[in-house]
Amino acid sequence: MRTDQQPLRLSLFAPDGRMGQAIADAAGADDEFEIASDHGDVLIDFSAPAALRQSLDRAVSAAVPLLVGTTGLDEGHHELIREASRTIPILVAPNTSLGVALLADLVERAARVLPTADWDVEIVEAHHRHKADAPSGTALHLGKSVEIGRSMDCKEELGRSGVGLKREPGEIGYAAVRGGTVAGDHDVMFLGPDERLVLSHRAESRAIFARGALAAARFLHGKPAGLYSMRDVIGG
Ligand SMILES: NC(=O)C1=CN([C@@H]2O[C@H](COP(=O)(O)OP(=O)(O)OC[C@H]3O[C@@H](n4cnc5c(N)ncnc54)[C@H](OP(=O)(O)O)[C@@H]3O)[C@@H](O)[C@H]2O)C=CC1
Ligand SMILES: O=C(O)C1=N[C@H](C(=O)O)C[C@H](O)C1
Repeated sequence: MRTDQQPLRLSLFAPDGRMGQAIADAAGADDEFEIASDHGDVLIDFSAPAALRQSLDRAVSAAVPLLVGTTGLDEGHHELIREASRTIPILVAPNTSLGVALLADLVERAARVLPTADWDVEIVEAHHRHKADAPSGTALHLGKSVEIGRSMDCKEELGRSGVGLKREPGEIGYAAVRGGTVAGDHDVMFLGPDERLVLSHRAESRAIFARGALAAARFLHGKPAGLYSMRDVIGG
């Protein structure tokens, strides 16, 4: 229970979605949180890119913090988020699990240490059959961690097919597998001369994203306007 004894009231933008339901279940099992039927203290959006403008408008007009877990966002969406973050606190997380937040740090460090000329990076992800976007938001986020570690922009190779595909140093290859009920697998492969380093995360259920979303909401409550990430939640 929080020190002021008041549960944090969460408003779910898409309560009927898979993640909306997982977050409601996690909040129901934790007396620090309750689901609000009105505006709540924090708005949580796990929905679809087409809905982002609506969730931003709702959060800005109610002057409440917003957690954006939706993936498949483009540069236009990120510009809208940056604009709204001048007014309210917004945390954008393509993956709210604590394990992936740490994985991004580890990937950044590996990319900093392993020379780009010798070590190729491939990111492989697997998800359930209902997933709408590919590569996953997490895979793209981990690719950004590689770029930060290497201090350079890297060409994206989004699925190879055909001939004449010899690899260029510095590019990042992405491969997406879809099927069944896979909650979310991510492998970041550093492929070097005579050795391989593979940094992996396995989501065993959506509950990990839901618990991470609660941690992110708790973090956001009371923060000044600005743009935040899961790195701020885990600290370090
Ligand atoms: N950050 C993270 O850790 C995670 C992120 N995700 C991401 O969260 C998002 C949702 O995933 P998931 O819950 O599995 O998807 P679902 O398809 O189960 O749920 C999406 C929900 O959003 C609603 N929605 C879709 N479009 C709109 C719209 N234009 N306006 C209002 N509501 C809308 C849907 O309502 P309706 O059915 O009526 O259209 C539905 O309730 C995806 O982008 C996914 O990649 C998923 C898991 C973890
Ligand atoms: O749609 C999903 O399910 C997931 N989406 C996120 C993503 O695109 O990375 C996070 C998680 O892997 C599950």
